[in-house]
Amino acid sequence: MQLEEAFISQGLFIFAANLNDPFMIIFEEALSIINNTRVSCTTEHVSLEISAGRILAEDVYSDVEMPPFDKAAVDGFACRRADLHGLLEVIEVIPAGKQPEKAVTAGKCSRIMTGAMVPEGADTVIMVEHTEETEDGSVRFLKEKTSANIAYRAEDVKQGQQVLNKGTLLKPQHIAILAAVGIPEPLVFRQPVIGIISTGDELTEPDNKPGTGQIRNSNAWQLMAQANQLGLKTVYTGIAADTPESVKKHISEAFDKSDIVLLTGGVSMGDFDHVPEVMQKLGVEIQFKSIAVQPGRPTVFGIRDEKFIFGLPGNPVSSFVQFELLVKQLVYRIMGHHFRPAVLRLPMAAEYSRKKAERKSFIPVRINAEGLIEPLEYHGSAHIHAYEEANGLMAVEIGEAQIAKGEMRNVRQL
Ligand SMILES: Nc1nc2c(c(=O)[nH]1)N[C@H]1C(S)=C(S)[C@@H](COP(=O)(O)OP(=O)(O)OC[C@H]3O[C@@H](n4cnc5c(N)ncnc54)[C@H](O)[C@@H]3O)O[C@H]1N2
Ligand code: MOO
Repeated sequence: MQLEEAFISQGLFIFAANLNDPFMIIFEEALSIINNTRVSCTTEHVSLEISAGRILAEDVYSDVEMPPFDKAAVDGFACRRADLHGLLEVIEVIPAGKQPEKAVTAGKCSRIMTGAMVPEGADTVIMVEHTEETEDGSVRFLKEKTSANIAYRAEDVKQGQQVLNKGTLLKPQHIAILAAVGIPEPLVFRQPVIGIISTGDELTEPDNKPGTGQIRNSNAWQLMAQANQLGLKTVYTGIAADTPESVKKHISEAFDKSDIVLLTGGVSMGDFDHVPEVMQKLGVEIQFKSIAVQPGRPTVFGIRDEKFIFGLPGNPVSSFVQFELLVKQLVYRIMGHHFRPAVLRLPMAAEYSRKKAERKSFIPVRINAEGLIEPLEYHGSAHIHAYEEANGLMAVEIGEAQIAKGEMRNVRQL
């Protein structure tokens, strides 16, 4: 399909969908609203051991050279390359952490350990296993040639060089850099606290056997886990009943205790779907309440006094996917980071087709050992079990009903 045709067909589908739902926006617009929402980022110092997962709030410069001196890269003998093929007299043993006392001159060498300072005069370190000791305690090199086996002073990092950028999501390898440049308490952006509410009279907690018409509350636990995976603190207010009073009480409590409230259920068209109305009564300014996306169409997003609330659909896949796509984006914005999901472009292992194509879909897929995309059996937004094996989400665009085997597609890794 030509780009222009695709554009027209997307437009028509959205137009048709809009006849039933004048508030419906396309997914990209919802994402752009989140990405342009005004947030205030504040900072704090935290200790290195709890810094992974946080976002660096300042550029970091090195106060030292790395390596700080010419360093032996192997255990062996430091000598002059010119002397490699003669007998070498051992004049000193240099452990790591000790300053060499003697310079290496013609026909001499120093026994040296990995990480130790290369003595003056030496330009090569021969590996101990490539040598043999003679009866008088001298050393002979047994190979034809060798690399220098020296890590040179400042070859990795110069003093004063910028080593980390503000906005970096700190991973263990960044923590090593912070430690190496002497920053035991990096400045990072504060994290939002996540308030979680489940709504629905049919819900019972996981430790109960569901009675007639009941189901277990899985959303709250799933959302807590998603937030915890980002290192966020959560406050769970429990299950709200399907009454405006109960929903109001829970939202007020969650607003008091958190920065982003995540509520599931009660956002659609049912007689007991009070959430959007209650939000408005509580002074929430609704930014959107319907997206041409599947799962997650009736996703509500609102703002009140620099705090945020998502009304996520009750179906567990919808709340899982919209946390991944929208909530995570806002969380990272508040933490001063522009989150870019890891995306792989790979061929389809099999054909995929769907009956309706009015909404953009995100479907669970598995990237298999051959690097092919396998669409998983998926019955819709209640089918959380489809995600058991999923390691990716694949977008299917508006107007797109079929994807051929072998076609190259982007997969967002989970
Ligand atoms: N007439 C219409 N009905 C529905 C529409 C529509 O456009 N018109 N949209 C459908 C879509 S799409 C979705 S998604 C759901 C969203 O509904 P709600 O957010 O109002 O959610 P509920 O009705 O409360 O629940 C939906 C479903 O999910 C189960 N659920 C709810 N909470 C939990 C929880 N914490 N853990 C596990 N499962 C939960 C609930 O029992 C329902 O089965 O609306 C469609 N309807
Ligand atoms: O949008 Mo709903 O989340 O499709 O089932």
